[in-house]
Amino acid sequence: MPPIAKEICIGNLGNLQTLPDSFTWELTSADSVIPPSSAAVKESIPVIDLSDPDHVTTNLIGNACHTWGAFQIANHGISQKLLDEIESLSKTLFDMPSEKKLETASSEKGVSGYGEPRISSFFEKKMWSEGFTIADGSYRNHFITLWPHDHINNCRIIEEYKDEMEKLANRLMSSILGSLGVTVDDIEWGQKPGNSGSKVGRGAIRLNHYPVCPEPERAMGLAAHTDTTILTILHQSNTGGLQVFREESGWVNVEPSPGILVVNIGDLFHILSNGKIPSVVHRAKVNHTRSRISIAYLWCGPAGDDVEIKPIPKIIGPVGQSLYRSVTWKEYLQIKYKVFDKAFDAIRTR
Ligand SMILES: O=C(O)CCC(=O)C(=O)O
Ligand SMILES: [Fe+2]
Repeated sequence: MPPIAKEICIGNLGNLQTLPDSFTWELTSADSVIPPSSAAVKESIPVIDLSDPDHVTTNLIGNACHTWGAFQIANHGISQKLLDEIESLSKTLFDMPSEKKLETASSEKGVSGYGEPRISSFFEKKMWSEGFTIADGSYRNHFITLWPHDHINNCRIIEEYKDEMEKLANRLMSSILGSLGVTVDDIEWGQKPGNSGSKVGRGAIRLNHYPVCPEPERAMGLAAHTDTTILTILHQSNTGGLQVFREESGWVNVEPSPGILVVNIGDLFHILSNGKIPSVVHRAKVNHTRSRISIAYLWCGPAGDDVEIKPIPKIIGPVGQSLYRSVTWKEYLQIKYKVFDKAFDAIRTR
């Protein structure tokens, strides 16, 4: 493979005046967001106020999950201070010179560190974004490299963010399960015999940066995908770019709003629900004048490498059929990174 010319290396994207061919996507009309004149454009994923009574939010969350596989939340208990802190940390990181960022590049095997979107290998064209993944404790060494004098405070922000997000993810999962008529206790988190169930860390954080782009309509920040999670909680800076896909509506913008978080159903929840709720297909577009930051908390529940995930028996019902076979998280991840958007077909039982 020819080496990537330095000027089109991730991290230098914001300095480019024209869109290099390797970043130019052939987008069709089906890829566009519905024009503003269309009635459907008014709809987007609902905002649900988590301070409402439980039975109300459970109902609304259930509807949103069935319809969209996604929803937004207000009054979720994550302080604005913490959201501002992690956003500002991300900005400082991505503002650093490319050489510095590349010192923290994810190694071939490790998942923590700086780099292109993981899904890049499935697409011919390059995406207009860079990211930093925090999946295990090795991010701390990267932070020492990036911030020799301020890594302690920045690690504190990450740990606090992970703790708060994990609590919120558990709460959301209970509500979503509630809307399906089951509880967390109905999930059989099986374990492959003989395995210790090593924990890979329940939640990862992905900091995403989408630099200003000379030709945003022909570029792609992050291509269409579903998340390989139970659910993902996303904080977006005040520049739009996130779009979700629904068969009936096409691509729909999810405009940012201060303090509002986006929740995406991931593939693992789709499996747990026996296909009752979809994992949402989403992507990120880029902007001509403004750069954008998003912070994704990718939550896999108690999914250590060897924990088995399968449709919840109570959801299947006594006469129903399981749509998917049981898979461990590790196995599903391998399937996903081999066949990408055909992963459900690979584990389907009928
Ligand atoms: O930047 C966004 O809005 C989407 C990010 C995303 O989908 C991801 O990190 O998986
Ligand atoms: Fe995503």
